[in-house]
Amino acid sequence: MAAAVFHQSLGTFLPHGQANVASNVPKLNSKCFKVEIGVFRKNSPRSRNTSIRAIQSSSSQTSVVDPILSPSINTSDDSQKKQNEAALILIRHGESLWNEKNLFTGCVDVPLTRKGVEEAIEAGKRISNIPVDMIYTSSLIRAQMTAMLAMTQHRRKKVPVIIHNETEQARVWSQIFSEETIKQSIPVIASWRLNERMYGELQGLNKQETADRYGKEQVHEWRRSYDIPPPNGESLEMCAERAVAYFKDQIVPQLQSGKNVMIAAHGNSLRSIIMYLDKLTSQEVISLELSTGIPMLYIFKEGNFIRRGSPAGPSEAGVYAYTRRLALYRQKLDEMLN
Ligand SMILES: O=C(O)[C@@H](CO)OP(=O)(O)O
Repeated sequence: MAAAVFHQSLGTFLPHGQANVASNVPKLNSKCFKVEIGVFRKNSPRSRNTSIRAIQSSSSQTSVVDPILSPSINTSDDSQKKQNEAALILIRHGESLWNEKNLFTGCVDVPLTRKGVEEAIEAGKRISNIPVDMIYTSSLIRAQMTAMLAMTQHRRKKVPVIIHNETEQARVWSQIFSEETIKQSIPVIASWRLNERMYGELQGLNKQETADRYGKEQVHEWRRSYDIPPPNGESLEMCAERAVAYFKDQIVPQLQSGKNVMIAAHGNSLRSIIMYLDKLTSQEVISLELSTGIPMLYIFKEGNFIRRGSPAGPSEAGVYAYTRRLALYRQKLDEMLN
């Protein structure tokens, strides 16, 4: 019986036994206005010319990209090169039990509150017409819960499947034996590199009490400055060193190959990624605030990231006017499901 295991770098399932063969994946980075999730600088076309190499494709791979519905799929190699375009959804997890208690959380692994669960479901409705071929989350349960709950609302009804590549045994024991089931699955890859910034000795402390004790300015500096770490913790800069590196090395190649990606992560790991995508300065990022459970859409096209804000609802007309492919995707969902 044919079995397939997930090849992380290629972002696809490979027949068992070939999962280790294809490892040559290339590696690869005003004005302010307020949107629902924060303050952003306007896109600057000048700054978006990241040079990008195309991902090598393996003839033996079984693509997980929906062959019928994904707008990123093209039949000819030529048109693939010209039109490579993919959706990138970023979402901060819904409210956690420690957000509710106003505690510094960092890398402490706490679940969502009931309100956080509802936020994740609501976020899922807002992106339910946007294609998702791969999901990246942190290793923390609040981000994973958010991704999973959001996907329960997606109209395509593919099932998110957490990929276990931590050992050979984990990989073999989690293999899928049905091509059809693979096509109906979305791989979910968890990495600690997308975790919240490590808050050091502040983890578990109440934010208000900490401000009362050390002063508002000091606490604001620890929380929002770019390069000043909290005691024995990570600064945003240190967090960016791992989160943005992971984004460039692991996620950009998937976007280049036309896969639509959702990242469910954290206030600060996402701030560092948005700083990179929107070319924010270390001053501008200070005022970037992300709300819990609000999805934000970027279009990756010809090596550039075009920020499209947050879809207000599943049928917000504007979202589907962004690109012909998103409109087509939605139209095909309508035809298939109505
Ligand atoms: O406590 C944390 O881990 C983060 C996110 O909730 O807090 P802050 O907003 O202060 O960076």
